[in-house]
Amino acid sequence: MHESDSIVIIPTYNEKENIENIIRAVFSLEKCFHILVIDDGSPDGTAAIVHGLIDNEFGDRLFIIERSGKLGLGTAYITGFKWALQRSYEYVFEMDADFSHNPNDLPRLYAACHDEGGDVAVGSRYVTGVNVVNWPMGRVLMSYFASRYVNFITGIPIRDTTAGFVCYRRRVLETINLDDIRFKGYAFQIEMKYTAYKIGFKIKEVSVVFVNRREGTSKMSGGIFSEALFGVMRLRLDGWFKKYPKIKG
Ligand SMILES: Nc1nc2c(ncn2[C@@H]2O[C@H](COP(=O)(O)OP(=O)(O)O[C@H]3O[C@H](CO)[C@@H](O)[C@H](O)[C@@H]3O)[C@@H](O)[C@H]2O)c(=O)[nH]1
Repeated sequence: MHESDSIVIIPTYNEKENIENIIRAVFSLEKCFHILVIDDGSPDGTAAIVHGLIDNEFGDRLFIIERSGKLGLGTAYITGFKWALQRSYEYVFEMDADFSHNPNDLPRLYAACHDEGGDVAVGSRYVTGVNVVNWPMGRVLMSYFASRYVNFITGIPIRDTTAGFVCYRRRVLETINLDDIRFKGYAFQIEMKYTAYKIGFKIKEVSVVFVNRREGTSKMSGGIFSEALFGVMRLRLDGWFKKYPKIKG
């Protein structure tokens, strides 16, 4: 039996080229992490690959939730967070399936919370310069200036506000009202960090290199981008009027 205090949530939509490799990469790390895949009915059969690995090799540390259709990255993570909170995991990670996040960085995110007192550890592309490989220049500039824009509007004290490579301590997810989180794409990532920051949790940035996917395609869309653009202003308004929960204990 492989016990672990850590669960890595991997949302998937059409990731058949990546899913087995990313699962094997996580399980080859020295520290034992469990994995929860949230698959949104991928037509390419991603879920069947995961079921095969559960049945034949990793039944004690690999789990899957299948949803009926493409319901968005944000709600996939909320579903995963709630699942993790019903179990005893102390550290809950977000990670993409496509190797744009390097699984070898998971132990560094873990250490930032476990050993260095962070409540949230963010795998950040912008701690020193811009650590992004193989993105078209347009997307690099958009992402970088989007993060600066979010800093300017919200005051979140980290440089990579849209990052999707994150470790949350259990108490953060227990304190945030997950049913109140309303955004789905980049704005989901901003909303989670902003809410943790407003509550008073300690957020640490860990410098990582983000590598554009080699297999499969990005699922982000113009709608998700504009959700972020205008959502940030709504978050700022919330920040003035909303009562955030208190940290327990
Ligand atoms: N279950 C589920 N998974 C999804 C969905 N949309 C995307 N995914 C999965 O979510 C991961 C990220 O999707 P991409 O489409 O590759 O995202 P990206 O554009 O590269 O965005 C990444 O970087 C952004 C910051 O620049 C991050 O904000 C974002 O969270 C993500 O990490 C992949 O594993 C993908 O299969 C969905 O609707 N449902």
